[in-house]
Amino acid sequence: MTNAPQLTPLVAVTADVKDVDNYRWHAAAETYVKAVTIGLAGIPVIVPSLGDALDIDRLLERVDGVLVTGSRSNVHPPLYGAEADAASEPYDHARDATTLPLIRAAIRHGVPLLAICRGFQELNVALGGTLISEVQDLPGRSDHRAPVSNDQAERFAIRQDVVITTGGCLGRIVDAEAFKVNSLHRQAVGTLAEGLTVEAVAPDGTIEAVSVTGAAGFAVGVQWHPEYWVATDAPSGRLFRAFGDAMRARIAARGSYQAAAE
Ligand SMILES: N[C@@H](CCC(=O)NCCCC(=O)O)C(=O)O
Repeated sequence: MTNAPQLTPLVAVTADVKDVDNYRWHAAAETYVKAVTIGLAGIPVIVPSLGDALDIDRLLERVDGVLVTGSRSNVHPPLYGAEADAASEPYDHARDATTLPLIRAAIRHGVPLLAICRGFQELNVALGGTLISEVQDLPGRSDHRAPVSNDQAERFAIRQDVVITTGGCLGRIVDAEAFKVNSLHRQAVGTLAEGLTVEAVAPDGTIEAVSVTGAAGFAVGVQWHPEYWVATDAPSGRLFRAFGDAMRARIAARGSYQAAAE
């Protein structure tokens, strides 16, 4: 996929904080940054989780979209009124302090937003919703965790059904009523935030995708991982292309580009 240079979206990609070799790193998994290049011909820019030291409003003036990534860490339960406990670890407080205000600001400014897995959960928490933990242990729920394997392709295998909400924005994007996705999560939406619309559910009722109700632009969250098979899985590719199209439309509408000389 190629596009005119002036319509190449700059995409803010959220970072996890990791302590390795006596250094603190702010990192994003390669699958997310590659999906920005492969899936929408954009330029990923990893945004460090610096919390209130990050001028989010100025950042959002300079980027064309926000991709909130997945992570093995969990949102700190007190952020949605629950008790922290060892079972909910690991946490990433610096990431929480960055992504929650970033999500709210992106929605406020109408910056296209795609939230994946933990990012989907952060979207719900950022707007006032809650999460449930160890969903596989709850009555009537299935196991949404990754298959036990050292092979990432096996862990991210596409295997779980989701049913799309009829007439929703996600259905228009993926042009399907039901399809299979991968699933690598222990937590799930508990109370859905006001201002979110359910776009897909799993057979056990777990909310699998949402959109921001009445959002000025593209604002979608999915519990699964479209980034992983973006090049080969049709719904994944369509979702990333729609994200890219929304960013390009916003660039054009903002007139923030000078047509390059032919
Ligand atoms: N930690 C949360 C969110 C899950 C998530 O984002 N998973 C992505 C990483 C998957 C992996 O490599 O294990 C939860 O568990 O619900």
